[in-house]
Parts: sequence; structure tokens; C-alpha cells
Amino acid sequence: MAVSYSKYLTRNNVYAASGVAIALWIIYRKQKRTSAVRGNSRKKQNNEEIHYMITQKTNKKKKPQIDAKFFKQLRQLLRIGVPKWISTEMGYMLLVALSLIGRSVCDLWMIHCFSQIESAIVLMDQKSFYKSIFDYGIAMPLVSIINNMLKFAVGELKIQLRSNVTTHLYDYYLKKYTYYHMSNLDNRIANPDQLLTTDIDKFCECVTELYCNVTKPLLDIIIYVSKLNTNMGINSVGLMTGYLILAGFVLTYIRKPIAHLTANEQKLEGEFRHVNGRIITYSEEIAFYHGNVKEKMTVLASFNKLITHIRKFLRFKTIIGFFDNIIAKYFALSVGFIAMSLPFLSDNHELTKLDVAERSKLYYQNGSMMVRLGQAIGRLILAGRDLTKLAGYTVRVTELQNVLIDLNDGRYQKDMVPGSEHLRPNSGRLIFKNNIIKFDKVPVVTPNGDVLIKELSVEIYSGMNVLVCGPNGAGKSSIFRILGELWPLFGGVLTKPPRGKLFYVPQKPYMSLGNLRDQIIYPHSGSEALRRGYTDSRLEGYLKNVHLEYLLEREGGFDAVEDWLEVLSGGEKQRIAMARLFYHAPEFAILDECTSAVALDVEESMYKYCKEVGITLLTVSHRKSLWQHHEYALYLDGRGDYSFKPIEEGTEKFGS
Ligand SMILES: Nc1ncnc2c1ncn2[C@@H]1O[C@H](COP(=O)(O)OP(=O)(O)OP(=O)(O)O)[C@@H](O)[C@H]1O
Repeated sequence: MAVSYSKYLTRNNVYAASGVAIALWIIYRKQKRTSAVRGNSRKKQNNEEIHYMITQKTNKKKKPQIDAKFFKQLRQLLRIGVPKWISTEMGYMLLVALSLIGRSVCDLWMIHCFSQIESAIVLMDQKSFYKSIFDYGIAMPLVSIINNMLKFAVGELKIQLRSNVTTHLYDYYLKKYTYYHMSNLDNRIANPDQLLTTDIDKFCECVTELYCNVTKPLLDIIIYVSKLNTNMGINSVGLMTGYLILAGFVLTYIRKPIAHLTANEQKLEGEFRHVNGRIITYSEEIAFYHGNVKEKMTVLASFNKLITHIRKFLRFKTIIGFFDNIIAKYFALSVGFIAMSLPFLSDNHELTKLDVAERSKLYYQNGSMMVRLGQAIGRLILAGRDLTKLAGYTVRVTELQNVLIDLNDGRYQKDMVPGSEHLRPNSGRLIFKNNIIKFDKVPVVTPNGDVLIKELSVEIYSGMNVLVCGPNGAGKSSIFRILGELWPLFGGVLTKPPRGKLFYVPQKPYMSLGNLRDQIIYPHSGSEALRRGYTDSRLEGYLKNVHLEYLLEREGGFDAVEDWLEVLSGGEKQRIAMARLFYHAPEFAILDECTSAVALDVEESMYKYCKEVGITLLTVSHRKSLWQHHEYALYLDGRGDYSFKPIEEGTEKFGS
């Protein structure tokens, strides 16, 4: 029989359809105009050479896909999330599974209960009706408890997974110098902050959601298939199962691009956050330069890139959603109805021998089960979508993990300058020995293979204060990066005191979160300092040495908590860093232009104090006034040569 569409042509339907058409047209026109305006502004931006750069290598091979590699990566990450078979995480997984079983049993019981209620109404059986309503009322709290227990267990499972994965990766990230190496020696990851925060969270959320979205439908399918098989026969159940397999294949195939679109979205979110973060970090510098307009353009360029991608992703999801709905929901239901009808419409099924009332009751029960079976199948197919999303997060978190493992093992991936292919990072030898710093034929090479000095051979003993000088970019700080083990040794033998006996004071000192005491004793904790015998009065002495005792009164004592990077002036920060040096009292101190903002008289008293307490100084400075505090000068000429000589009467002093 032909379908007659004319009956749908009612006045209300025509109004509704016209409304939707007009709304779509307005959106289309508006978007076209917006993209035209954006196109112009983009051209303008290009003219002004507005672009932001984040040096993250795009690895074309690494498109996330649901394949054996993905399952291997997922298994590895899950082993971190659920480390043992007998563990809290397993306990919560079990609780989730039990709650899901409880919910399926409740669903089944409710189908039975509702069929009793409806049958009692149709048969006008008052007693049976009130009994069923009473049973239903009694069961309600239990159903509610099971539902909320499920939510609780899912929430806790996610928290456990996130804690385990995050702690594991931070163990690597904050081990030795990995956090420094990731941004300075390796090109692979540009935004570890995004990966360590949002991406891990999303990964764990996806895993828990998937666990529920697979377990419950699977459980439902097993329960309903076995019930329906008994009630209706193998044909009906076979039809549904066959459909499930076919639909699963089709949808997995058309959803393939979701994985890399998700991974890309996370990457762009990370870049956007990174660009924003820079404005916060350098707000003062930007403000002095009136750089707001330029920064706005950079931020908007990053934002537009993100939005364009999200919009593209949304369109893709909308189109896929259309097929998802049809295949996973509506068509699944139609197949369900056909499967339902098979025994009822056959001539020789046992059902045909029952009276109408019994058949109606059975139809309701089997129909409800079939609908739920259809929904379970639909949900299972839709879980495929979560799986592709999960593949995106899995790739990103796995990449982070791999890079962290590589860096911990001393393996880096960085674009090297041409001609540096023969250089092998970590090919030098490191020896720990007290009271000596010795570079024995150590090449001074930047992480990207730029050779600043071919072979440096210098021997410095305790008590030999050395001034390091030379033009900008000659490699003065680079020598100390190698000495501080931040940069790898590309050859030779480096002898140095053990960590902790060598202290670095940079030009821009770092101030930690915490109170005033924490700034002096960084990176020790308050209790550690006390254990070592450093009372507040001793710390006050160090503040006096750097002429900062007034801070105690101004800020409200050692326990005052402030954002010290903001609250202290440049010179105050440098003086706090010197007080920190006095507290640690190392064998050797590297002073890298660390008194550039300090008044000359204060600088002099600080240097005198260092000598008094026997700290050997290796100073990088362009100030002539500092030469008097040193006995040796290491001069780098900026062209790869150097000289290491005692400072004598006639020695030429470099600097201003
Ligand atoms: N992380 C890095 N990766 C690659 N090259 C670097 C890195 N850090 C510094 N360089 C390069 O190494 C060279 C030497 O830098 P270094 O900081 O040692 O100079 P410097 O002598 O201390 O100069 P200045 O007096 O200006 O502080 C510079 O050309 C610089 O660009």
C-alpha cells in the first residue's frame, strides 16, 4: 500500500516546517557573512605577520585508530590505572558491575510489575491492582539505592583511575630534570600541562563511561536474549543478533575519523591554553610594551583555529549522528518489532493457542524486553563512538608516557643543526668528587647540536673564585647548564661535586608558592630546615646579610604568604636568592648575573660574606666591579676559543 504523504500537510505542520527552514537559512547566511569577515581579518592578520608558533611535530603516522596497537596502548595505561587484581580499583569495578546487574534485575522486575498493573486495570481486578502498586512502592527505595550506588561507584572508579595515572606520570615528569628536558631538549610535546591535566581526566572519564556503556548493554543482551529465546524462539533472537553484528561493523567504519578529530581538538585546546598562559606569565612586560593588541591577535588566531576545528568536528558529528540514530536506534527498533512479530504471526507457534488476554500480557512483556534489547544493542553500538574517542585520548596520553620514559632514559628527539649528526648526547662521562670542578675535553654544545666550544678543559678547586666573561651568546650560561646536568654531555669527562654541593643563582630568581621562610629555604620544607637546625633567628641573619630584614616587618613575619614573584621587586628577589645561597652554603656557587639589579654596596657585602663562609664562586657578569672578588678569569671569545688565567695586576678587565 502506497504511503499517503498528503495527510501530513496540515496547517500546523506547514508552519513548523517553514519556521525550521527560515531558521536554517538565517543561520546559513549569518555564518557565511561571519566567515567572510573572518577571512578578511585573517588576511589582514597575515599581512601583519600575526602568527603564533608552537613547535609541536605533527606525526602523520600517529592517527589514532581502533586496532591492535590501540588495544595494546589501552591495556598498558589500564595497568597503571588498575595496578593489581586485588585492589580498590577492582573493588569499585566490581561494585559498578554488581550495581549494573542490580539495575538489570530491577528493570526486569519492573517490566513484570507494570504488566501486572496494566493487566489488572484491563481485567478490572482491584485487589491485584493495589497489590501490584504496593509492591512497586516497596521496591522504589531499593531501585533508587541501586541507581545511586552505581553513580557513586562510577565516580570513585574515575577518581581512582585519574589519581593512579596522574601520580604515575608525575613521578616521571618531576624526576630529576625531566620537566626541563621535555621543553628544552625534545620537540615532541609542546603542552605537557594540557596532557597532564585535561587529557588524563578525559581519558579516565572515557574509560569509565565505556566500561558502563559496554557492561550494562552486554548484561541486558544476555538476560533478554535468553528470556526471549525461551519465550519466542531462536529466529527472533537470531534476527536481532545478526543485525547487531552488521550495524556494529558499519558504524565503526563510518566513525573512524572521530579518533583523530578528538586528538586534534585536545591539541588545539592545549595550544590555546598555552598562548593564554603566556599573557598571564608576562603580563607586566606586555603591559610596558602596550602589547595588548598584538597579544589579542595572537590569542584570537589560536582561538579561531580551535573554533574552526570544533565547528568542523560538530558538523561531522551531526552527520554521523544522523546515521547513528537511524542504525543504532530507530532501525534497531524496527528490526526488534519484526523479530517480535515472528512468533505471533506464524500459524503453528504455541502462542497462538493462548487466549487474547494471555497473548496481550505476553506481548507486553516480550515487547518491553525486545524494546530494551533494541536499546541495549543501540547503546552497545554507540559505545563504538566512545571507543573511537577513547582512541584519541589513549594516543595522546601514551605519547606523553613514551616521551617521559625516553627522557628518563636519556633519549631525546630534537631537530639538530646540519653537520651535527656525529654528536651523541650523553656520550661523555660524569664523575662526582668533592671540592673540584673539572672539564676535561668537554665540548660545549647546545641541545640542537650547535657547537659553541669544541673542547673545554678547565680545572677549578675549592677556593678558586672564577669570573666567566665574554660577549653575549658566547656560551657562558651554557657551560653552567652542562655543569648543572641540564644539558647532556656530548663527550669528555666532567668531574663535579655531588648534587647539593653546587648551587645555581640565576638572574631571574624563582620564588615558590608559600611563605617568606619557604623562599629562603627553597627547595627544602619548613620541617626539613628545622631538622637541620635552621631556626627563624638564623634565617633572619641571612636576611640581614642581604639587607632585607625590613621585609619581616613589611610582610608580617616569616609566616606571611604572598605571591612573592609579584610582591617583591627585581632587586629584592635577587637578594632573597642570595639569602637562599647563604642558607644552603654549598661548596661551589654559580652566580649567573644574579646581582644585576642589586646596588653596588650591597653586592659587595654579599660577595664578602660568601668568601667568609667559604663558598667558591663561579660568577658570570659584565660588571667590572666584581673582578676584585675573583682570582681567575675564564674568557670566552664568542668564536669558539677561550682562555683560563689568573687575574693579575695588568689583566684586562672586560665589562662595564
Ligand atoms: N635551550 C637551548 N637550545 C638551543 N640553543 C640554545 C638554548 N639555550 C641557549 N642556546 C643558544 O646557545 C648560545 C649560547 O647561549 P648562552 O646563554 O650560553 O649565552 P651567554 O654567553 O650566557 O650569553 P649572555 O651574556 O647573553 O647571557 C646562544 O646562541 C643561544 O641561542
